[in-house]
Amino acid sequence: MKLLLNSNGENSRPTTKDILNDVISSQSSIFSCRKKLELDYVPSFLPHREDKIKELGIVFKDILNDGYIRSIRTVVMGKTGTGKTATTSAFENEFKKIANERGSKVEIVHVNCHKQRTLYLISLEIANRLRLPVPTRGLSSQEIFKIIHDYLEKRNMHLILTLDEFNQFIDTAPQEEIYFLARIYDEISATTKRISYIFIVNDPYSLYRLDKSIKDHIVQRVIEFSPYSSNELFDILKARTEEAFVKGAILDDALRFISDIYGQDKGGSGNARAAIETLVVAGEIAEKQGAFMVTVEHAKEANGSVNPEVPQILDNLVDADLHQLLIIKALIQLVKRNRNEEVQMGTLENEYQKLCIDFGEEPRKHTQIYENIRRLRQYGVLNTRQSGKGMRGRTTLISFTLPLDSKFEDFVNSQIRGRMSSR
Ligand SMILES: Nc1ncnc2c1ncn2[C@@H]1O[C@H](COP(=O)(O)OP(=O)(O)OP(=O)(O)O)[C@@H](O)[C@H]1O
Repeated sequence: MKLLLNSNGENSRPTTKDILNDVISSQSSIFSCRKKLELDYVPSFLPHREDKIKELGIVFKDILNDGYIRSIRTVVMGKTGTGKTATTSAFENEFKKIANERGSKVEIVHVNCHKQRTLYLISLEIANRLRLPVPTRGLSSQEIFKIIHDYLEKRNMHLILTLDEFNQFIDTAPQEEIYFLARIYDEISATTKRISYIFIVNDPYSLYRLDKSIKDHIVQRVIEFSPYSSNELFDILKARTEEAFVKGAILDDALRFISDIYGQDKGGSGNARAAIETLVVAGEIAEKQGAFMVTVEHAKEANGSVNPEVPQILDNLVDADLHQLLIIKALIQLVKRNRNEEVQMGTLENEYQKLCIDFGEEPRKHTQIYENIRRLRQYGVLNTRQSGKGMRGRTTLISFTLPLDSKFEDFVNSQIRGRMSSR
């Protein structure tokens, strides 16, 4: 940033304009394409969701055949952040292109029921997306659906209607509106049933609570989206890094750290959105510090600010017993002394035993130490993984999920003092 010289030739403080111009004009050393990190960006390649794209293709391919007359329904179900919207959107984009290439007329409308919560708003959204001139007043939603169906009939078209966050609609709409949507062909008589559905839900119970006469017309097949494992999240983050970050700006250790936090097999939620958000914040922290690479430290700091579970993790430690806290304190000492994020199990065990002597405590045996570390991992404060090749034999590597700062250290010491004073 250039500093302006004042009248007697000294450097003067930069103005707000200088600061902002400098930030806006400077090329990021970390990000190469921020828009590919936006949450509604749909990458062309969705690691570990190829099978779901295939399932959707199998369900809907018959719609491309001439004279196809049935209304196809499928439910896409899974927890938040498991790729339901991204995968369905990717399917929709490509399926429509293929249909057009084959001369089949297919329109696809993706509605978010969080925004369009009523049948009326859903019908208006479809009409708008089909560029149908329907008056915004004076017509019922059923009448608008009739206009939509006539439009499709006249053009010999099929419509795939994706109702995203469909549980919002089920939980708020009157029973007769849900009934109309599910059994539209009881209300509209048509030889060719031109409206098919994809119902996206993240809470299966809202579906199963439905009256059987409605449920049977919705839950005709279910495509399940499981929470991502840590390895799957690593692949997703790696692929996104290649699209949106400067080459080499993200260390694999940082990706591995974030993947281990959120991987379902490691006790995380399996939520790709949370993992990507943490990656973005880690990049912003590194950029703000003027770093040229995103490290585990940046990822930890990001986790500390993004992960909604952090306050819960510290709350969990209030229930930790003295020896669990001594294990944490031993790990803090080792990480600070060796300046290494990960510590081998045996090294931690020795440090813990020395610490017990300092505190006049009888060290727990190996199996109890192991059980305490498993419990601390469940609390979300520790990460463990098996060492890879290159280490003598296989061992467990242990690290913190939170940034190691004085605030965390003081918190642990105060908890230990509390346990010691009450003995
Ligand atoms: N397999 C994947 N490959 C690349 N990005 C993914 C993948 N799965 C999810 N994402 C990304 O993670 C974020 C969340 O995905 P998405 O919105 O599809 O989840 P969802 O299951 O629909 O969640 P919700 O139920 O909360 O709407 C999006 O930014 C999406 O691009």
